[in-house]
Amino acid sequence: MVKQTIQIFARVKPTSRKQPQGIYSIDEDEKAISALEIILPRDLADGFVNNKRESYKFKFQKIFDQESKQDSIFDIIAKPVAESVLAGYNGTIFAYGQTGSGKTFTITGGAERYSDRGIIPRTLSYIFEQLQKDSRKMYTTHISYLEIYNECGYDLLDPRHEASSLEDLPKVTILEDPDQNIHLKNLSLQQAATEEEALNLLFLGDTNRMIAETPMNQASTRSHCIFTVHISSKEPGSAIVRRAKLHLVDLAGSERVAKTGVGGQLLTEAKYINLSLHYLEQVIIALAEKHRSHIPYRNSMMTSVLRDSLGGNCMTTMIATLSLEKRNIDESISTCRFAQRVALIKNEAVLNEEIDPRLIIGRLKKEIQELKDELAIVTGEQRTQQLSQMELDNLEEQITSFLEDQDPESRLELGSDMRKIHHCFQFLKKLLSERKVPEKHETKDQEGEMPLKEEEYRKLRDILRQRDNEINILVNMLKKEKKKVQDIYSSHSMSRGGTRQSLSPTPVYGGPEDSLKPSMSSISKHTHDSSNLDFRPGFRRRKTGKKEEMSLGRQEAFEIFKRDHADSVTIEDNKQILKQRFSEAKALGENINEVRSKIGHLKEEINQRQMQRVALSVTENVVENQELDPVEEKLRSQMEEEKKSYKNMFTRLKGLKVEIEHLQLLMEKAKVKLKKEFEVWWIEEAANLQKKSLPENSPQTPESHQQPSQSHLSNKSEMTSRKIMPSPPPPSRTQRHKLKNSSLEESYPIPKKSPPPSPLPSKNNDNRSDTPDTEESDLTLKDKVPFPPPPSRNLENPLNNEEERFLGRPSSSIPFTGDRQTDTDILAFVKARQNLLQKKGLANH
Ligand SMILES: Nc1ncnc2c1ncn2[C@@H]1O[C@H](COP(=O)(O)OP(=O)(O)OP(=O)(O)O)[C@@H](O)[C@H]1O
Repeated sequence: MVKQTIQIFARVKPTSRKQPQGIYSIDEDEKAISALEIILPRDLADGFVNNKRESYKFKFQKIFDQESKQDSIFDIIAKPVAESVLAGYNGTIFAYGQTGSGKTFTITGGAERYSDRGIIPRTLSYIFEQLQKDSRKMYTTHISYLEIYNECGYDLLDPRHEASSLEDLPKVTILEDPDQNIHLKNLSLQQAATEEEALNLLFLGDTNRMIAETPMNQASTRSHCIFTVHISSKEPGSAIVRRAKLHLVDLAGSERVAKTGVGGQLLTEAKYINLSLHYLEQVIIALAEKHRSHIPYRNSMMTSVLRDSLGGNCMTTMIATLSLEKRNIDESISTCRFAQRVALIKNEAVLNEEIDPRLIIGRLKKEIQELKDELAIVTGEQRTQQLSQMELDNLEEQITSFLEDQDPESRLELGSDMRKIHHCFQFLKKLLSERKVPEKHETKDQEGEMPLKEEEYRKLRDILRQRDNEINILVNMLKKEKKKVQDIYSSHSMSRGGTRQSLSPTPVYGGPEDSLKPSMSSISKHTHDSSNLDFRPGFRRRKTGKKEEMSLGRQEAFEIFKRDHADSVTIEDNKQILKQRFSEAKALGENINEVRSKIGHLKEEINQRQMQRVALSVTENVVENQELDPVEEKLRSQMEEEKKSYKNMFTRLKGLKVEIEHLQLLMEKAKVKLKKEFEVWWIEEAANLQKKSLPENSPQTPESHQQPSQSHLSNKSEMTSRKIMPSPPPPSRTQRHKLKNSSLEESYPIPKKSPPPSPLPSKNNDNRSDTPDTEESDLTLKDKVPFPPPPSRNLENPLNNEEERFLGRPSSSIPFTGDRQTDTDILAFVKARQNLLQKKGLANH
């Protein structure tokens, strides 16, 4: 048992603006414990002068300042916890802090750079690396990913991938057994045999979380997320299984309701969140009290799930994330106070060992049988029933393989069943008599050669039988492989829809550690277009979903949206890095092959050299020179060098593989986010457009939104509108709220260039003029929208003049494709842009 208090660490988020000096200081000198001093500025709170100039001091195991990188966070905080989980103890790391203070960044990581990987991906990497190294045990790893939002649990690893809102995800409920153990009903446990599979699950969960997020629920801010790695291990032959869980927890923002300034639905949420964090605090206070017997775990789902992690069987670590800007000082102080209380909690972690019931049952069954056999012999009890044909066949097979077994120690286990013993003797007698037959008829054959001796004859027959067996095994294997390939092929062709997963089993690099082969072959396939990321099974199905159907006009709008989105730079950067990594991996693969063949040649040369020496000693009848041959020595050291470089290159290749996969997943995530943001913007703009298209005197009831037949749009465009907006949502209040609330804005990066972009130069908008947009803003609307060339004059204009007038543009300014739906989409898009321009006061330019 390991008794330990919860370890507390603090991490200070880098600030974008330059901070006034002296808000906080870190003192590292106090006996391996760091102290954080927060100094309350004099002018805190809206001009109210704080004459006291108070300062608060908090102690932590370590404080990570603004410059700290993700790798040191992993090394110092997460690695020791991962190690104890590998040893069989439960572990928990949770991040606590106000919104935007860096909880998600610390736990999961940033979505831009590979080096920004957070604790979860790094821990997975570390765990699988350790599991691979340890061949003494058999390990099984499972992953679960739970989101708790408004006291309801949701399974983020829902394999159906069809969630478009949280409610679509399976609801997870808590069950408690009589021993007060918590069970989570409906939370799927997905097996992950490799790091890659585990990372795919993490990204699947994150994507589900992002997709299910609605404007009303900014998931990362308002929900708690618990990513759990379940590891079980067993030594071969042993019945003892060790099970350990590692919870990596990203809690909801801890700010107080009053500060968030929210109302309505958001207030309800905030209450829930605050309530669950309040219950967390209650649990922590109760645990810190020495003689308290009742700990109120059951008050909230989060405390129930984390019951073991808080004052129970677990090694727990807390990371207090701090955004030490002036306006956040009070929240930072309350986060630190919370951490100080947490630090008082003592946990008692024990090895979670249990005996595998299946193994025990097997063992007991065998023992029972042996005892029964012994009893039968002792009591003289005889079985009278005849052995069945199947039993006889089995017995004969057993005898044959016993006779064929070359091992002198092998035994024929017949138990105490006399019927079997009798049959065994009979069978042996039969075999013996059959074998004697040729001996009796031993004569010279036609060529006059001596017939084969019985011994030789037996040997040849054995060899023949062995060969027969081998052939049968090979034929079976071949059949199985063929079937597998067919199955894979048919499942791939069924689920294809643009999938480009490599089915070819052709090895790319070969070599001793060929676990990389299939993945690297898929890497080389993707080298041609690294932006197409459809190869991940988790994401593939989503790609084929109905959401992907975009009309041409909408597609065009999306292209522009994408181009002007703030994230496009990151996507483009990552694409370039990915390309570089691909070519590096390719080049490394080629080098590895070269080095391998060099090693092969050197080995051959050494062998030849040795053979020559032996031959020389035989022909010249001299005793073989025991001294080392200098040439051979040189060859050997060359070979060692090559092996070293082979190993280095291979390690690098493995690292590259992980990096490439991570980058691909990051890009996939960015793409999903982009699409989602586009959808929100598109629906909003289309709804605005439709609203405007209604006659001014018609009442704007919600129903009228859904009856576009009253609008000025043609029938076809009504259908388009319906398709785009099955039920127009209310205008995104949250987005506006987010823009107002800068801390929220930080936590969920809103495209810096608000899409769609303003194509015109702005005199009023000084902020925009110094952004990189200036160059683009000189373009006209027509220049900027990459519309197809205008149709010939004979082509019928899809809209009538009234519609033209309604949309307020000269009929010749927009070229049309001739396709009614596409043109409607184009018009909708142009109109939306105009709306935006109007909003910004740029419409007349
Ligand atoms: N240590 C850091 N280095 C660089 N960027 C950071 C760091 N910590 C946070 N950020 C950035 O700050 C922003 C907010 O961080 P993050 O989303 O992790 O906050 P959070 O505490 O999880 O917020 P929420 O409660 O909304 O989930 C993100 O853009 C993130 O990339």
